Amino acid sequence: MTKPYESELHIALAAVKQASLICRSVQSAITDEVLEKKDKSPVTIADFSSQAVICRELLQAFPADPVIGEEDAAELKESENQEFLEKIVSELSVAGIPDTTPEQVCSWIDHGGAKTYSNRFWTLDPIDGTKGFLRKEQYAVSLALIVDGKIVVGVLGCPNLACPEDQSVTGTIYYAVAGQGAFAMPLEPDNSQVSSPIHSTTTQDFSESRFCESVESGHSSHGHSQQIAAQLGIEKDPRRLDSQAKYAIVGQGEADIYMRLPTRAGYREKIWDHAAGVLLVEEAGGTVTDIHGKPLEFDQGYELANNQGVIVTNGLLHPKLIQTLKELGIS
Ligand SMILES: Nc1ncnc2c1ncn2[C@@H]1O[C@H](COP(=O)(O)OS(=O)(=O)O)[C@@H](OP(=O)(O)O)[C@H]1O
Ligand SMILES: [Mg+2]
Ligand SMILES: [Mg+2]
Ligand SMILES: [Mg+2]
Repeated sequence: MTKPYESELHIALAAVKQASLICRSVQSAITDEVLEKKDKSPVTIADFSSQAVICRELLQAFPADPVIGEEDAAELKESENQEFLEKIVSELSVAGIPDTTPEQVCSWIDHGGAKTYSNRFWTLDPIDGTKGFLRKEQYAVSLALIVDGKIVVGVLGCPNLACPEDQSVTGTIYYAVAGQGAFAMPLEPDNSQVSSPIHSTTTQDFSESRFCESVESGHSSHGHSQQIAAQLGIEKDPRRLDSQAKYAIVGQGEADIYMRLPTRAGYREKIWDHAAGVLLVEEAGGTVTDIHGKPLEFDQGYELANNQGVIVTNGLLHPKLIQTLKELGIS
């Protein structure tokens, strides 16, 4: 008997793996190939290549499923970016997808351009933590399937994160299916037999806990997290790392808490920045809410329109942390 979402998981793992390997090869050779988006954030040939290969796989396997992805090909179609687009075509060719045209690549990328909610869709962040990617630090390829507003499959490729079972191996793929647990396996070699379950910690005492947060203080208020840490008696230094790798770190018990505290009231988190990570932590035994303690609502379109910030813990530390945010006037 097949397990629920077995074929979706299989395709998602293959797609995220292929994209992660492309990102890894681009990162090792990276020069100055960066475009600036309208919101001034960076995007690289690796972001676009990753979105193209994952959408290509999803289109082949599940043609009826919309994909709400971060990127679109609008800027790539501008004549001044023709050379940039050619580089994406040649990355795909190196990765074993030869004889594609620039038009074909743009149409794969734009397959990830859905922005509205439907009862079954994928959400994709082809590189989460692009700034970390450019610093040659942590980043993640993130893909999740959402059905009736619930995250049912989550896959996170973390090419620069050590494997929990064997720290000498760099590059890990994490995955979770609702109700089936959370797992980690080496990005290479290709062998899902070697996957092992991951679990969040059982820490109950804040003085023994460690939290992680964004590197960029523009994405999460470091001032507020310091204030909370002081109030709760958290003594260990925070671990700062980019991307949803933070969810992986909590899921595998290397940190007890991940705080993402709004830097401005109006910002709404994007679903692709969280979906895969949320399922991973929940299936590893942890808890995820917004700063008010409300569950994240993945049925509101491409943003978490009804939520502010994100709080991730091993579960045991959650109620006190939410209460402290309120007492300090942060939530
Ligand atoms: N103001 C604000 N608040 C919260 N989040 C924001 C904000 N601006 C951008 N973003 C999103 O942050 C994503 C990267 O988050 P990280 O936690 O990886 O940040 S950091 O790089 O570690 O500092 C980043 O994802 P990528 O663009 O995929 O890298 C953005 O979607
Ligand atoms: Mg992101
Ligand atoms: Mg991104
Ligand atoms: Mg981005």
